Amino acid sequence: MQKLFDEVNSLDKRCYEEFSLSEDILMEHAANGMCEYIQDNFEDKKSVLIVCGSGNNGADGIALARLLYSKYNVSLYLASKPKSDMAKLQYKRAKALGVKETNEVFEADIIVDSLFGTGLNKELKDDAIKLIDTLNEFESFKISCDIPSGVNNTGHVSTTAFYADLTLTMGALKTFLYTDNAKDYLGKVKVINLGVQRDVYEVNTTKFLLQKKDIRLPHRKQKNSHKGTYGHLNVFAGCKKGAGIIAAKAAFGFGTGLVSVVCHESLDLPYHIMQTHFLTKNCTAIAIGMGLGKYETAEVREILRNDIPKIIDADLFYDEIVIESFEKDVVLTPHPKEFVSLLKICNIADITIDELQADRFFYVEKFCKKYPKVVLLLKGANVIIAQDEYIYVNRYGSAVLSKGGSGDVLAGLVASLLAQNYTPLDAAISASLAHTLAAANYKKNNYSLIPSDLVEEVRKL
Ligand SMILES: NC(=O)C1=CN([C@@H]2O[C@H](COP(=O)(O)OP(=O)(O)OC[C@H]3O[C@@H](n4cnc5c(N)ncnc54)[C@H](O)[C@@H]3O)[C@@H](O)[C@H]2O)[C@@H](O)CC1
Ligand SMILES: Nc1ncnc2c1ncn2[C@@H]1O[C@H](COP(=O)(O)OP(=O)(O)O)[C@@H](O)[C@H]1O
Ligand SMILES: [K+]
Repeated sequence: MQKLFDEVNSLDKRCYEEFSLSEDILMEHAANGMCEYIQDNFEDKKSVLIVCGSGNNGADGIALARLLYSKYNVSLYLASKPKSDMAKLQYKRAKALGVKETNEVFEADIIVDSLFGTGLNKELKDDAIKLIDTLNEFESFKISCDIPSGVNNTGHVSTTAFYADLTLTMGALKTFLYTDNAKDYLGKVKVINLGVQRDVYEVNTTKFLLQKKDIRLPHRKQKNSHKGTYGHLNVFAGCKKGAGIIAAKAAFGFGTGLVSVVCHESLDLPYHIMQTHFLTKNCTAIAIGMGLGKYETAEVREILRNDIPKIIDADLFYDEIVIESFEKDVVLTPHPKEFVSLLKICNIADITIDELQADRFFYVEKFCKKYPKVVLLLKGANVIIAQDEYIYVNRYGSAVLSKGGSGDVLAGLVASLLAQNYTPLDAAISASLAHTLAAANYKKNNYSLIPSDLVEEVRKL
């Protein structure tokens, strides 16, 4: 996993105070990192348009213009006059060299967006919106310096933002780069070291970006085993039975030894999935909520109160009975609409889905502060998995998953690992990675995936 930081100003400050580095040295490394990327990936003499704002993000861009000068065909576009001390200094240096300035933006081979970085502190004005929209129309290779201009330090996107092919971010990864709203603008992300190696620049954190290698698949080490060794999952099926059946199939394909669907009506199940009317005696995990609809309250209450590890999904997020499970081993997997309902039920916030999406990390933290034992998996374009003060982000999902049934597969995967004795946090992390990496392995196209394809891909991981 890679570390995430809500802000990096304090990390810059630590470089000045503890390592006696200066702002100038840090900025030189920022610009040099961008210069190296361009030199490694683009031939000499390519045209580079660097679009700069008045602060230190702009200063990074002006320093880059100096470093690229003579090897590349560099043009500097100053959207506003250099205002910060560093921007003025970098401008003086670039001018002394004779770096070319342009009054109009154009479709260069490469465009570098150095308009706004972490200092964006209000909504964009019309001229900035017009400029960013114009740049977005160009077919150039687009690089954002630090963060795409228009994305602010909570990950909120202003009226518009720069669509980068690549974001070269300074020093360390920022949490807010991984909100759902910022996802379309980032492109690839690379970190540029600022005068010290990244692990020196970074300090301790409780927030992490998951990597592919963080997945722990349920490989079987024990030779002397039987089906009971790998758990018995009970999936509750309610009025929309399909949801439970999809989850059951996903769980079986992900290694659970025995899977039963609990339903009072008779079901048409594949032969390897069993049906039961009540919780089985040897049950090692429960999945409940998906397609549950109206269910006997007393029965649900009894299930939520038992000590068997559980994954809770969907319909139960609209019923305050769900709170009964919060002191137990439990994974909650709401999508944004369900999480908004959960926040209301729990008296944490009464907000709209848009308000949640504009500040996903904030509300996840609020929830986990109140219920530190719960593992929360908030679905979305970037999935947030959290417990207590720890936060893990899975960025591997894509629009291929925007389909009914995708969440039921995820619930089945989490349940499968819970049944196989993973801790709730480990189950949520590995199941979420399996879900998104399997989706990424589906190569036909990005629209035709159905739940059984996803389960098939999970089985091939
Ligand atoms: N030690 C440092 O301070 C370092 C800073 N670095 C760069 O500095 C950036 C931060 O620089 P700053 O704090 O100067 O901030 P920015 O350059 O990101 O933006 C601040 C400037 O934009 C203006 N502004 C903010 N919101 C606006 C809006 N909506 N419309 C119009 N103007 C607006 C402000 O008045 C200010 O002039 C980082 O993102 C990074 O690129 C890097 O060079 C690394 C080292
Ligand atoms: N654009 C996207 N990018 C990444 N993941 C996505 C995207 N759209 C949907 N997903 C994922 O697909 C799943 C959808 O779950 P959900 O909405 O509960 O579906 P259902 O209840 O129909 O099964 C979640 O895991 C979500 O994170
Ligand atoms: K920028």
